Amino acid sequence: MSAALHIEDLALGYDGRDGFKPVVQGLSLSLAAGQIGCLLGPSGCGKSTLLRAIAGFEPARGGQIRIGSERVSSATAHVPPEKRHVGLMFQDYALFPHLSAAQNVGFGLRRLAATERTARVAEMLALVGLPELGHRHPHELSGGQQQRIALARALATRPALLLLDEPFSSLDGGSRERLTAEVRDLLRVARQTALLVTHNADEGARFADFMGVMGAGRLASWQATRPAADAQALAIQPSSGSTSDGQP
Ligand SMILES: Nc1ncnc2c1ncn2[C@@H]1O[C@H](COP(=O)(O)OP(=O)(O)OP(=O)(O)O)[C@@H](O)[C@H]1O
Repeated sequence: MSAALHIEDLALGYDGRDGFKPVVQGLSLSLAAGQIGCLLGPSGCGKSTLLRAIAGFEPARGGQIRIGSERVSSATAHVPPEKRHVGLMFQDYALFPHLSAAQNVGFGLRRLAATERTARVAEMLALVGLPELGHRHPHELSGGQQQRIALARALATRPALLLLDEPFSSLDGGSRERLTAEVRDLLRVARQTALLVTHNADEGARFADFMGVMGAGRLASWQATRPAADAQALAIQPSSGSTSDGQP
């Protein structure tokens, strides 16, 4: 069976005035379906560049990225972002301010019939615990509520892979911890394969089954955050603190 995400010997970089600048080199990692990975590393080491490449916004300069059985990036192949079935919860990928929460959640569902779209939006709002707030605009929501809506929008299209780039960084202590735990439980219940970038090692360890540390564009380590059997089980079951309320 192919991995949900498989990255092999990946090279990434940017063309600048002084020529090509390598950012990521020789990077390999895999996630099985339902597993959650986390990447840590100092500022500028290439974490966001890697997520953007997986999403299809940066080309691979060498190696390959596979999502499921499809090779989506290599030096010679590039599947466009909208055909990758990847959900995004990025710091700089905010909600559309002129749309209501429900319209934001339904944004990627425009090809569905209206009744189906309405039902899916309601299901997603309930999943993130905000069934009553679909009519509100982003500026009428707290930071944590906005992040829940962003998560609902990212999951609405049933992505094969969810990418989260510092999704909780704008929140403070208590609400950040609460939302981190809630989102982790939601992803596990939904058996959602996901890759998270964070600066916070404790948050990463609590959130993910596998954690990698990047340095100078390379992956210095990629390890299970708990014994392998547990990691597999945890990836496909809700944690003990969750209830059935959030089930999709
Ligand atoms: N569009 C771009 N053009 C040229 N260089 C870029 C571009 N985007 C990022 N870089 C450079 O690539 C390197 C990696 O940046 P990236 O944003 O991937 O790092 P990061 O690990 O996510 O950092 P942070 O933790 O601060 O978000 C940095 O040196 C950055 O300056």
